[in-house]
Amino acid sequence: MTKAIQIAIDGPAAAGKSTIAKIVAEKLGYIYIDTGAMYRAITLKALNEGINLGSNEEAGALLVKTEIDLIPVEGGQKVLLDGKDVSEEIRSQHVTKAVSQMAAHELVRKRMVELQQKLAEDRGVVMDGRDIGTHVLPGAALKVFMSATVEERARRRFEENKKRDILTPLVELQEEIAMRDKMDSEREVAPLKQAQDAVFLDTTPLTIAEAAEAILKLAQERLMA
Ligand SMILES: Nc1ncnc2c1ncn2[C@@H]1O[C@H](COP(=O)(O)OP(=O)(O)O)[C@@H](O)[C@H]1O
Ligand SMILES: Nc1ccn([C@@H]2O[C@H](COP(=O)(O)OP(=O)(O)O)[C@@H](O)[C@H]2O)c(=O)n1
Repeated sequence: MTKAIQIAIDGPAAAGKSTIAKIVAEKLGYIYIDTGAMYRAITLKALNEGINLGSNEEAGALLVKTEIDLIPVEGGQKVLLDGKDVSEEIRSQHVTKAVSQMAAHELVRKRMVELQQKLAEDRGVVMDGRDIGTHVLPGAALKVFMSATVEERARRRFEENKKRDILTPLVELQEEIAMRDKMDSEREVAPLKQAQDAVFLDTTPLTIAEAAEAILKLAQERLMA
């Protein structure tokens, strides 16, 4: 395979985007970029510094003095915030509950999109998020909008949390996921929505292997085109 393409995977919380994106990137020898991790990292810093999460200006000013790096490692990526590994910390409920408010700011999104586009320049890439097909990589050769029922997504996140000793009740997780989807879909700047030319994939009845296979098949078709 000589040609390399850009693959954009968007969808609501806990649909399986990052799990599948990692597998697809590994199979194709592409880099994987988890854009949600970048929004989580700046949210962690905002919480630590006590800035007003509702202020676009304060959020923008914070970003200017912040360095976020995504380092590819085996099986995924490491997230560095001002040089410190925060890969685990950014998954806490504390950050999860605040991230959609921070990600709604125009100044935050502008800077993140610039960084993401730079990371994807001239290479085979699988990038997952909420606005990748619509704003970050509008020319991506393959766009997938991945979803699953909110019940199934909450169940999956519950199982994942258990392995990390996070014991948030299922019903609370489902509420948090539904609230975040609503905020992400209703914000003014680059809301979560399916790009016109994206393929819709409902992963509710699929295993991880089946969902990855479906996307790899679409990628092969684009690579042959
Ligand atoms: N098709 C699937 N079937 C079962 N579990 C899945 C499937 N896809 C993902 N998962 C699990 O669901 C959880 C959430 O997936 P994740 O990739 O983090 O979602 P997202 O990146 O969309 O938030 C993970 O624990 C993952 O292993
Ligand atoms: N491209 C992106 C990626 C994430 N985000 C924001 O970041 C949050 C966390 O994204 P994530 O992908 O880590 O979330 P999970 O689906 O893994 O829970 C989302 O709920 C959005 O508010 C965004 O606005 N745009």
